[in-house]
Amino acid sequence: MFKHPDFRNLYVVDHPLIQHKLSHMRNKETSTKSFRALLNEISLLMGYEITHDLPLTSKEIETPITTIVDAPVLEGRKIAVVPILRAGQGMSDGLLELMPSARVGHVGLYRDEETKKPVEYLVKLPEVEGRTFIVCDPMLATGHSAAYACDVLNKAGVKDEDIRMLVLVGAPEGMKLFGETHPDVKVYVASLDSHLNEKAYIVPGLGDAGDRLFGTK
Ligand SMILES: O=P(O)(O)OC[C@H]1O[C@H](OP(=O)(O)OP(=O)(O)O)[C@H](O)[C@@H]1O
Ligand SMILES: O=c1cc[nH]c(=O)[nH]1
Ligand SMILES: [Mg+2]
Repeated sequence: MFKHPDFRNLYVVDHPLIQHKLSHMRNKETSTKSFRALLNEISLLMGYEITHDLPLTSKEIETPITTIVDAPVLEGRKIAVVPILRAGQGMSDGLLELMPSARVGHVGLYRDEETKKPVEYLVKLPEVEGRTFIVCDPMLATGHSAAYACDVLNKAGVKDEDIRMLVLVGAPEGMKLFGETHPDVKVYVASLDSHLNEKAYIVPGLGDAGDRLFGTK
């Protein structure tokens, strides 16, 4: 993983396994079944990387041999995973395999085809006090959906410092906007792609992540 030189708080998770799987996801011949499995696998791998600095607490445990008074454990209840529906759910499943005790919030948004702005249809969050929030969405294109989801968390009382954004493919245009609106949210991407096309799709990208994940087009 490396810090991107052009954007404050952008990290590129460039592990070869992730890059290999992402290339398969980009391929338009990849089936819905494989696309879903690959997104799940990448989310596990990225999840491992982006949680490297989560705080540990300790508890006493008995091994078959002796007692460890301060065995390190994660406070799973202190973590909330928040998929931006629909496509974000393809990433949250993998994250929850890693952190089964994490709480789950949902932010449902779709991008209006004309305005390219997100339209909200669902917000349901766990108690925010003392939690680290991992917001996930495979695509950060114009950045409006990611920024909107973080606005929702801010309004619920979550500070930007307590949010991290897990993204598969980002665009520079969206990263610029997101960095201006939520400069203290760390964003982790598998790839920062070239640019947006006239329909605000990421180039080269992988198409519509939600449709490819759920087989809706
Ligand atoms: O950065 P932006 O320009 O806001 O675009 C990115 C958003 O668009 C896609 O969702 P979409 O609106 O297609 O909804 P879906 O997940 O239901 O397919 C994607 O999953 C992001 O949420
Ligand atoms: O390239 C893009 C842009 C927005 N949403 C997607 O699913 N893909
Ligand atoms: Mg979509």
